[in-house]
Amino acid sequence: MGVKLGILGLGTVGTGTVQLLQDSAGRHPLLQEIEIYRVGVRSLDKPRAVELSTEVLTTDLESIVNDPAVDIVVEVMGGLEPARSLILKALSNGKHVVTANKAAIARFGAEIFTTANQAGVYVMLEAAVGGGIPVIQPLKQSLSVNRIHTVTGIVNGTTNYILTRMQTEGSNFDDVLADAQRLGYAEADPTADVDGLDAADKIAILASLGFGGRINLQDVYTEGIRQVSKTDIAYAEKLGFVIKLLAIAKRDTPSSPLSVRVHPTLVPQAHPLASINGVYNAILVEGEPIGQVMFFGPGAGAGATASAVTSDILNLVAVLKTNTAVANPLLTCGHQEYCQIAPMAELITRFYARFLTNDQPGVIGKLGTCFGNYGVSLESIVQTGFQGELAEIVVVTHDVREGNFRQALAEIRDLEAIESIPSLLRVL
Ligand SMILES: NC(=O)C1=CN([C@@H]2O[C@H](COP(=O)(O)OP(=O)(O)OC[C@H]3O[C@@H](n4cnc5c(N)ncnc54)[C@H](OP(=O)(O)O)[C@@H]3O)[C@@H](O)[C@H]2O)C=CC1
Ligand SMILES: N[C@@H](CC=O)C(=O)O
Ligand code: NA
Repeated sequence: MGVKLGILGLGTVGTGTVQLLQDSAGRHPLLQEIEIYRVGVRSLDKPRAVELSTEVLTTDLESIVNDPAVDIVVEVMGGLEPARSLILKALSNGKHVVTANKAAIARFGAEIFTTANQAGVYVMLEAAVGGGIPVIQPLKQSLSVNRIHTVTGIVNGTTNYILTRMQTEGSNFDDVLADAQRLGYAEADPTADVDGLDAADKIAILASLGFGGRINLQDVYTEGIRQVSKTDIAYAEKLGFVIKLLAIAKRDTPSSPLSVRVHPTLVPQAHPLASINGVYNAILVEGEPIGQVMFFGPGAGAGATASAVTSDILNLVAVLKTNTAVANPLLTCGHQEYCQIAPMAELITRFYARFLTNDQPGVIGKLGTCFGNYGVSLESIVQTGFQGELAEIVVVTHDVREGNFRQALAEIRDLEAIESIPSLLRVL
């Protein structure tokens, strides 16, 4: 007897998944065991890129998760509600769930995994981070014996696509965002991409897997790419960097708190993450004894994401076929404790800052004095040119405690010669 899927959503990812399932020749033979039994959508009148019989399509998503015939629910509708309630209902009804919904997992992971464990079913989420890149399963299984100390990722395809085109073509933010939406990379509300929220959801999930505890999403420091200007991209390039939206989870020692953050970052051009362009994502995992391992691939888009969703489905088909009664601890999530997260003021990092100043003698000296007062040592300080009447000064610091740097900036803002500080970015 075939394994029956109830798919919630037939947008970019749902359509890619149905296409993959309907084109099984030459792929894994287990695909032939799968039946697309029901597909839930919002509108029955929308034209669809896939052919499905009228009995399969429905707008009644509750009926899918309550249908005793459905073995696996594939949630690719996105959003928080009704996705959360439908996932919980499916799990309570004893169905395994595959989801691509990082927003729901990052917020409701605790109740979702608790419900799954109680019901003795699995929640699979490979597509939720890094699109098609296998990273969830490797962290859960292949790397699980390592002591992870750092996870650094480019985990949002839309913003990497935007930053790459701004850098290589000097394109306008709004035009490139519209292209990312047209290509199916962006979230239904692209604010989630642009403001770093999607990357925050993803690093919360990766940190939880890598560091073995729950992450409170409110503790994840989040900055998006709206303030990244063409001017900074050009200065960064001159200084030997590219600007990337990085998601970072790091623990200095096994007993110290975690730092979990998302922000645009100047990445040295020789760093492996500097050459990850367009919709591609990469996740660099560092631990002991593995050293460094990097996962790279397409981070968004129909085909790539469908690959991850369908591989999760296939794993569950294998579970159902072998009738494994005991929950596999390498597939379940049993975290109970929350990780302790370090405040940003304690972060040790380098900074890049751009100042617009009145063209007076001694401004550079005054900046240097203020930084010196708080123990901020400078790697470089250059007057790069003029913007109208105002002189432009770019500073790169050595490693500094973020709290000290902010105190120095507060003093600098009060200097009469300082007109504004248009950019402030961290440096990897
Ligand atoms: N796009 C991508 O590259 C990636 C997306 N994801 C995640 O995958 C999920 C889906 O994304 P994507 O495919 O891009 O989203 P889309 O907006 O393209 O598709 C959403 C689908 O869900 C249906 N839907 C949404 N809300 C409801 C509702 N309340 N009732 C019934 N049907 C509903 C829509 O129906 P209708 O068609 O009738 O409007 C549509 O078919 C999201 O969680 C996203 O974060 C993860 C990795 C990559
Ligand atoms: N909007 C997301 C889609 C994949 O998760 C992105 O751009 O990365
Ligand atoms: Na993935």
